Amino acid sequence: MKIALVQMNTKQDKAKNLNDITNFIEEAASEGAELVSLPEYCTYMGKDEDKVKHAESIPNGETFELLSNLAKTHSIFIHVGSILEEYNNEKSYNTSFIINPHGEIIGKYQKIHLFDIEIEGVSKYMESNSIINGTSPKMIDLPVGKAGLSICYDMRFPELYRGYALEGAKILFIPAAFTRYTGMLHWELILRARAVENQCFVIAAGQFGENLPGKECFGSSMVIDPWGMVISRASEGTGVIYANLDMDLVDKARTSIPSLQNRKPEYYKELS
Ligand SMILES: NC(=O)CC(=O)C(=O)O
Repeated sequence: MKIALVQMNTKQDKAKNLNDITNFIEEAASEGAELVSLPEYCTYMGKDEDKVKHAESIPNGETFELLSNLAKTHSIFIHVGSILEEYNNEKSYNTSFIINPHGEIIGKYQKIHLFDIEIEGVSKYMESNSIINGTSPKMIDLPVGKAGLSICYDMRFPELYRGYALEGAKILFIPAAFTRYTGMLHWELILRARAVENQCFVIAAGQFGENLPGKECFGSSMVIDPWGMVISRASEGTGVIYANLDMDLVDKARTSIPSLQNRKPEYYKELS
């Protein structure tokens, strides 16, 4: 399967962001991509107090309508890294979903782990001020195999991905708006760890550059194979990158090092 990852610099102008998304998807489709993956918060990144008014119903909002039509027109899958989904008058969900080539949603996931952190003297993020967390993992069936959905900060919680792998996932989606500061050391390290320990492809489309004053994202969108090799990586700026998923590599990795089968959870289950 040929896939495309879109690296964006989403800001507050939603109409412009939707226009950028349309252009990137059309470019990817013309290059023969069968699945296009967008980053976290692809349609809007702005102040916390403005988020609720940009939240949409899924599947009845303008983003779904636009992307559903694009999926049908080009006969492709579109993985929407995330958009704001309606919850109540104060908070929204941070929601990822996948649309099939018939324009239908085949899976929706609301970010479980919210980015509430403070690095002294560097930065503070309180995603839970404006977002309500989801409570359920979500797997989907793609023509090439099962995939597990997640978003950004989720990547720091390996239990979620181990669960997906044990349920049969061969692909892990990790769209992101990863911060530049944490990204320098953690982004690639964690993504490759999730790929190797679960022997899955990891598809991680990211935001790049300054999205809000003083808040910068790391970019470096990438696809990692089940052996831990980065098979495609975006450079600085926005744009589309491509990769071919050779699904035989999943079985090859799992046969060579059968670590998923060699687990002995009965000896350490008390620890959790
Ligand atoms: N932005 C996030 O959700 C996560 C992140 O930047 C980090 O974990 O670091």
